[in-house]
This record gives sequence, C-alpha cells and structure tokens, in this order.
Amino acid sequence: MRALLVVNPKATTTSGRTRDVLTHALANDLKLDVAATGYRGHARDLAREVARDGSHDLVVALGGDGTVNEVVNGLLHDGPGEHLPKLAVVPGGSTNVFARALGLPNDPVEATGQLLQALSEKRSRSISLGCAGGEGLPDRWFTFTAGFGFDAGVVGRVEEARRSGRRSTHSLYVGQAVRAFAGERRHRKDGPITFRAEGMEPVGGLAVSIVSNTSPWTYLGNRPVYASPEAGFDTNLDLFGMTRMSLLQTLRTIPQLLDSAGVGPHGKHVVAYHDLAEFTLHSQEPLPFQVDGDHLGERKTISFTGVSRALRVIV
Ligand SMILES: Nc1ncnc2c1ncn2[C@@H]1O[C@H](COP(=O)(O)OP(=O)(O)OP(=O)(O)O)[C@@H](O)[C@H]1O
Repeated sequence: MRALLVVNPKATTTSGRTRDVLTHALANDLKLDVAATGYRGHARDLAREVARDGSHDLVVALGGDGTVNEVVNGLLHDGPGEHLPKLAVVPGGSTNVFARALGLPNDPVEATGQLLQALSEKRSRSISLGCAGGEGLPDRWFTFTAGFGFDAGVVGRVEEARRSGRRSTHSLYVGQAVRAFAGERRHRKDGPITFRAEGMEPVGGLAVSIVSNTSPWTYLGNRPVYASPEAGFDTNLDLFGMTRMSLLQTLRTIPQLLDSAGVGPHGKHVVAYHDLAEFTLHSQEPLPFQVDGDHLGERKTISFTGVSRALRVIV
C-alpha cells in the first residue's frame, strides 16, 4: 500500500523525534512518502493532489484536528467516492478530538501501534462527515464539529491569543470562554440565530449553536465534554443550542455537558436535535463561525449537510 504521511511540524505535540520514530515504524509496513506542511492550507493542497492523481492509497495525517480537517477537505475537494484514498490519523495536536473519537489513544506512538495493527488486519470503517456551505463561499467539510455564535467566538479569541504567542492549553480556552461570556450580555439573552429544517418548526432566538458529527464535542484535558451525546460517525448531524445563556442557565448546563451518563444538556432553554440530514442556521447579524476548531470569520447564513459514508478511515 502506497501512503503519504502529511506532518504538521508546527502542531503542539509533534516533535521532530516523534516524527522520525513514526516514519520508521510506518515505512516498515507501507511504501511511504513524507511531506511536512510549510503553510496554512498546505495539508489540504497535498491531499487534493493525491486524491486527483490517484498516486496513493492512503493519507496519514500527523498533527492536530486542524491538520486532519485540511487533509479531509483536500481528499473531498471534488466530492466523496469509493476511489478516494483512505485516511489515517496520528494525534499530534493539543486536543485531537477526531483521533480520540475514532478510539485511538491520545499518544502518537501508541496510536501508530494501533494503526499498524489495523493495517495488518485490513481494518477500516466508513464515517459520516459534515459539510457547511452558503453565502457563495466554498463548502467546508468537518469531521467532528462546527459552531456558529458563542463557541466560535471563543475559538476566534483563542486563535488570536495563540498568534500573539500564547500556548494552546485548556486553561486558555476556559479563560477565553469566561471573557467572551462576560463581554456578550446582549446575545446571551436575545440570541440572533434561527434554525430551519424542512418539515420542522423553525427555532429562533439561539445564542449558541453547536453542530456535532460525533461525540464527545471536545475534551478539557482528559475530560470529555458532551454537547450531543448521541452524535456518531454512523448518523448524520446533531445540533445543540441554547436560547438563553444567563449565568444561572449556563451554570446549570455546564455540569450536563460534563456528565458522562449520556443524557446530554437538557432543560427549558436547551434545543437538541439528533441525526439531521440538512438544515440552515441564520443570524440577523454576522456572527463568528468555526469548523473543527478553525475560526472562519463571520457569517450570516450557513447551510449544513450530513453526508453518510463520506470517507473510509483505517482504525
Ligand atoms: N508550517 C506551518 N506554519 C504555520 N501554520 C501551519 C503550518 N503547517 C500547518 N499549519 C497550520 O496549523 C494549524 C493548526 O495545526 P494542528 O491542528 O495540526 O495543530 P494544533 O493547533 O497544535 O492542534 P489543536 O488543533 O489540537 O490545537 C492548521 O490549521 C494548519 O493550517
């Protein structure tokens, strides 16, 4: 099997040494080419080329969720299909939600061991993906989440802090979430987002809207956070929203997000949908938007599609 290993040398926990160890391990079992990403978007360009020229059967992404997202967008640039190379991931970022949701260990060496075993046993699975489009912008695939409104604002703040030299830690996310919460009183009470799906009553007044392709939504350290516990790679998309984010309501919802019992957030101001194939989120004013933790600026309307069996993953 011919494979391309795409490495993000700038990812939080990807060191040169880990990369060398993993390259040697993978090269024993695969005809391996290695490419290090040199700029934002490079992983997408590399994967798109491979998908188009059919030169490789597998693309292995070594990096964080941002690198995985780029590789997936490159592979699916011209749409899904059986002919596409398979995907494998080795976690090298700070959170690695996608890799962990697939059941991989969060340690790159252990994950490589599992990957090699899956390859020798010819184990793979088809996974669903989310696709976000609208406003004439190119479609963007996502592997585990997309957010419109509050959470995307937090992601934007974290990216800004990282650009000014802060390290990506969980306390950075929590700190920026608290600041965003304190600074956005107006939207918290009177949310500007409306959910619409064919055959369903529209739901307005959403202050936060989190779309999930899998569960958990994210991790705080080793602690999973469940926005939509039923979401999974075998179903379409789930949506979690809140029509009110008062301090009291938010303090009620946080323990529900952290509860591993599988119930998920609930209550008067919580909106939760499972297995949606198509829907739109619209805001009266531009709001922050993110996919897989990558802040994409502000939007007013986003259309979402859940695409089942979109990609085959070695796991
Ligand atoms: N050579 C590079 N220089 C600057 N940015 C890069 C380079 N290569 C890749 N990137 C960008 O780095 C971003 C973040 O990478 P990635 O998600 O792999 O690591 P991370 O940020 O450490 O992980 P996490 O998302 O878990 O925090 C990617 O979106 C990618 O576009």
